[in-house]
Formats: sequence, structure tokens, C-alpha cells
Amino acid sequence: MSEAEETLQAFIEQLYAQAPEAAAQAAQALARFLRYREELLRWNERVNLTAIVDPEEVLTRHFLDSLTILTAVDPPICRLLDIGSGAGFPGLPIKIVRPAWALTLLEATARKVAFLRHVCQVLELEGITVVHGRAELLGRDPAYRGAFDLVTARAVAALPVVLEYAAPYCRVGGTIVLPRKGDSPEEMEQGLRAADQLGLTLEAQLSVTLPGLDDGRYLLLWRQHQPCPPHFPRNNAAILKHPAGERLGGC
Ligand SMILES: C[S@@+](CC[C@H](N)C(=O)[O-])C[C@H]1O[C@@H](n2cnc3c(N)ncnc32)[C@H](O)[C@@H]1O
Repeated sequence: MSEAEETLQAFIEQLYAQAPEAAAQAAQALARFLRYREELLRWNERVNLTAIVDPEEVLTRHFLDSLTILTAVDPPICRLLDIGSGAGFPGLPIKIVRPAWALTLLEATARKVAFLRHVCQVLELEGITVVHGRAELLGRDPAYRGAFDLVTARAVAALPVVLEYAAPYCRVGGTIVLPRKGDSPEEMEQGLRAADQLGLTLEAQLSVTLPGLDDGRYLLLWRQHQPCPPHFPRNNAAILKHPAGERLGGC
């Protein structure tokens, strides 16, 4: 077993420590991760899904990195939405170790959606909905509005933009967890102003260190303390041109 595999296994075993039949559940989860990696790298040869192609790095930079979200929030049951999921990160690794959660993967790019549908079938996981669509459009649909306990999005957009994508989906009292890296102080400040407009409060900033990779990752944990105002999300042109929290010019 490689070093990265051992680290992933140890992390999974820790997550299952309290569960009955912990060893069997951890072994099943690890087997799913290895199958997931196999499918990801096989598809990636003909469909561009990820720039991370080293098998060890898939385990750390994709799987372990996704699982660190559970160090911030880990309810027994949860409706989880992963926005801009790409090849499934961070939503699908979380689902592998928390199979009772209901997961929705939202992704705008058709080839990634095709991979997500394929890999969910191969992994034989129930309770996953893969949606081909754009966050700023679906966020206006009453069926999705305030319908999730936990919303995640990794590497999707600048902080104020991703907050506007995420807040409309989060129920009051629910949580948004964003894995981030390298936000400037200005982006962070604008994110805080955006949060204010979107009914969110920043509850925690938790640093994350992956094995052999101390590259300044952190999780931002936001609470939806009041409903997201109905005029959000705006259309994408407006979101990108005038991100929420933007300082207005003038004298
Ligand atoms: C850099 S990739 C990150 C993928 C994955 N979250 C990860 O961390 O590996 C960004 C993904 O977000 C998707 N995306 C960007 N904007 C989106 C939007 N408005 N709605 C849905 N998906 C979006 C893109 O298609 C792309 O797959």
C-alpha cells in the first residue's frame, strides 16, 4: 500500500471510529475510492477532467482534500449540494464516507456531467442527483431554493461570486463550506461584505494541511442566518461585472 493510500485509509478509519462494523465500512469506502480513481484517470485520457494525473496526488489533492470538509461540519444526516463539482469534488468523496446523506452534484459542463453519471453508477451509490446546469440559474428555481443543509463549492470562482452562487440554496441555519487557497485580503473583505448582503455570517476559518503539502489551504465556514434576499442570484453577467460586496465608487 502506498503512503498516500495509508494516509487515506487512516483518515477513513478515523471517520468510522464510532460506527458499528467500522472496519468493514472503512474497507468498502477505500475500495470505492480506488475504483473512483481508476475511472477518473481512465476517462481523463480522452476527456479533460482534471490536471492532477499522478495516482498518489489524486488521493491527497482530490480525495483527502475533499474529506477535510468533514472536520468542519459532520451532521448525522444532511442534504448536501456541491456547486461546480467538476469530476465530483468535494461532493462525491464525502458521499462515499457518508452514504446516508442526500447529495446533489451541480455542474455546467456536459462532459463532466457524463463522467459524474458514469462514476456514480459504477460506485453503486444511492441518493445522488447529478444536475447539468448553472448555479445562477438553478438558484432561482423554488424547488432548489433554501433546500440544502450544506453547500460546498471548490475552485469555482472568486469568493464574492461563489457566495452569491451558494447562498440561495442554503436553508436558514444551514452551512456553506468553501475550501479556499490564496484569497487576497481585498477579496476576503469583499467576501465579507457580500456575505452581509446574502444573509450569511462567517463562523470560522480553519487551516488545512494535507500530507506533504503545506500550501496555505483553508476552509471558510459560513452560516445562513437569514434567507438569501430574493433578488439573488442575479444573472451571471451582473454577478461577474459587479460582484456582491463591491465597493461603490463616487465621492
Ligand atoms: C476548476 S473546476 C473545479 C471542479 C471541482 N469543484 C474541483 O475542485 O475539482 C470549476 C468547475 O465549476 C464549473 N462551474 C463554473 N461556473 C459554474 C456555474 N455557474 N454553475 C455550475 N458549474 C459551474 C465548471 O464547469 C468547472 O467544472
